[in-house]
Amino acid sequence: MSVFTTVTPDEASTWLGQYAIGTLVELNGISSGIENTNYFLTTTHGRYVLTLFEKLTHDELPYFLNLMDHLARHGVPCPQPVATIADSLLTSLNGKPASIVSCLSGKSLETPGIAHCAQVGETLADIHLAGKTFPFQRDNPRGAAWWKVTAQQLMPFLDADSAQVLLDEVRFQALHRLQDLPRGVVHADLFRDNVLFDGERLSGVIDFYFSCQDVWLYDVAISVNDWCVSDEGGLDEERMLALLSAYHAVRPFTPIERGAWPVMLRAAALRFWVSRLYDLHFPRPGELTHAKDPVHFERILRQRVTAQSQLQRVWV
Ligand SMILES: Nc1ncnc2c1ncn2[C@@H]1O[C@H](COP(=O)(O)OP(=O)(O)OP(=O)(O)O)[C@@H](O)[C@H]1O
Ligand SMILES: N[C@@H](CCO)C(=O)O
Repeated sequence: MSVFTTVTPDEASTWLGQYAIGTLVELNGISSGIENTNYFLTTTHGRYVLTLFEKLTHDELPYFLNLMDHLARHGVPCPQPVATIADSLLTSLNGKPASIVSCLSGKSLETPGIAHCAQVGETLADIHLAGKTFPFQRDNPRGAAWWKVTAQQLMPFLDADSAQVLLDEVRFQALHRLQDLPRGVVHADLFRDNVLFDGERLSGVIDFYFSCQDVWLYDVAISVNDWCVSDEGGLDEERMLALLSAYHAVRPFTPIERGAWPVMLRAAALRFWVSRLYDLHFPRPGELTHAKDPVHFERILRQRVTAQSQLQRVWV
């Protein structure tokens, strides 16, 4: 269960005094999620989500909370942070930075269909466009510099073949960073578990805590690698076309983005292979969590590398 920091009903009741959202009715730990402690918080005014941030600091958090506030104001279905009476989106609880956001309806899907993928593509493009007027900046902490350093730390844990694939990909990406691709705010973790559906309708995007400024196409590739993956790590063409077409209808891809697509799919696979390996081999002390399988993304990366070299053989 992913409650790293326990909050008792008494502690929550006292803490709630700084908000104007009524008094505590119920507090329930949320078992999914691997980064933060989350509780469903019901008060006399309604239902909310209380998050205690386990790694992110008071200095880092205003970016994410302000971003959710900005996107929600622009009509993106995402949690709306709740301000305290003193007008702060961020407080502290049991020694951790903490926030309250609105609770969205719906639940995440494990096996999305074409119509779900289309809504994800459309919403991702909406996030990118609405993010254009977001005034704050944050570099990607899990970008090229991070995966280069982390790959070295992981070497002792990998067999020779996987180690070679990892080093080759880090090198490949260093040679192919396409700096002139359109960029702006990205979600950077728009996986199936971070999108809620109420019936067939996309009801919310959650977990903006990897958001930053990066290449928009990279964000699309992160989503496609999860939403459109087939059992063997390949891509389901129908779901991918649905996601890409719906995105393109809102924010048309540029010619340079079309050329960069295979490289971005590889970059997106590399990023999550490395983070899953890191979380597996360097767990936080006392962590009791759902470790995610790194091999899944190793398989995806190998598949994307092969697919790109097959494409190149067709083109030459
Ligand atoms: N605003 C919200 N409305 C409804 N449910 C939410 C909301 N925020 C979080 N949840 C629920 O809590 C679960 C865990 O949240 P989240 O994915 O943000 O966890 P995390 O540990 O912060 O992130 P990660 O996905 O990186 O593990 C979600 O799967 C969802 O069920
Ligand atoms: N979405 C990530 C975990 C949280 O960032 C993964 O599946 O590895």
